[in-house]
Amino acid sequence: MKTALTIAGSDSSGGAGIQADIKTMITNGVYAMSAVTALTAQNTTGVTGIMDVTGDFLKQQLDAVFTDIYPDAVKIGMVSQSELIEAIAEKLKEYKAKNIVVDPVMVATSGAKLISDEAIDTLKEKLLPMADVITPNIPEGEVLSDRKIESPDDMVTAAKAIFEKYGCAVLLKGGHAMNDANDLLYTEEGPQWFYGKKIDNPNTHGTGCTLSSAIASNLAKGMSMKDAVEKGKEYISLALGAMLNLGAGSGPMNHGFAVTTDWEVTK
Ligand SMILES: Nc1ncnc2c1ncn2[C@@H]1O[C@H](COP(=O)(O)OP(=O)(O)OP(=O)(O)O)[C@@H](O)[C@H]1O
Ligand SMILES: Cc1ncc(CO)c(N)n1
Repeated sequence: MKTALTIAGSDSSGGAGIQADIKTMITNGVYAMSAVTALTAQNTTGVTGIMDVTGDFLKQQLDAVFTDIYPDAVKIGMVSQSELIEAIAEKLKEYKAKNIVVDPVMVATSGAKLISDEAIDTLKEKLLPMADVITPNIPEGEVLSDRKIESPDDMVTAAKAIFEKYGCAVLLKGGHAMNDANDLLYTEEGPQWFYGKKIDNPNTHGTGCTLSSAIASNLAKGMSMKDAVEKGKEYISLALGAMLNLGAGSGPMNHGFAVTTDWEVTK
């Protein structure tokens, strides 16, 4: 069985962060492991508290994982402090991690800020150049490219700028801000659009975490970047389309839509 590691924050309400990542990885057929960067007290209406782990404890978790069950892919989500980003960069280098997917998480769907300004600089300097692909949404893409993104043409220009600046493939997500659900992948081969049909579902808590974990799972299984993105988008469309409706705010998706409850028959 292929293996994947998520390095991210915990979402107590289970729709985003570590919990979304693990559910996504299981449903995409890989063995899921986690190194927790922070605990959040969070539900579908907002984030009420954040408690970061220390850099040393994050390193200890990464040592424990990499020296025993080597991950075929690594997804990085919420990392709010520079010290933690530096710890991750150091360990990924030490263990020669492969198939690194960075979701540059900055703001939660509910509006809460999940990264310090100083950490954004460290992310740019230390982590993005190590990534195989990064998955910013429009506001994150604006921060990383230092330009406004107001049209599909702007998306191409910004993704190209990020690709050239940080040397990693970029999946710039059009999603909620710009168009239907059309995302742009920019690699050394240039731009490629992935068209999605907008699903009329207000419950989009954790969509970014989920897509990046699906892509990491697919890379762990040996897919090309393009196939990993295409299949990842298919997965998130089905999870959104399952129309789960929980909580008072923007609720979670049904990550496990494809998990059978008839497991007895396979005994
Ligand atoms: N209503 C929708 N219907 C179909 N696909 C969607 C919808 N909303 C988002 N997506 C897709 O979900 C994926 C995640 O994109 P999104 O822009 O929501 O990420 P994000 O803003 O980083 O998420 P988060 O809110 O978790 O930070 C993208 O492929 C996007 O196109
Ligand atoms: C822990 C965590 N990571 C990422 C996000 C972004 O959706 C969130 N809301 N919570």
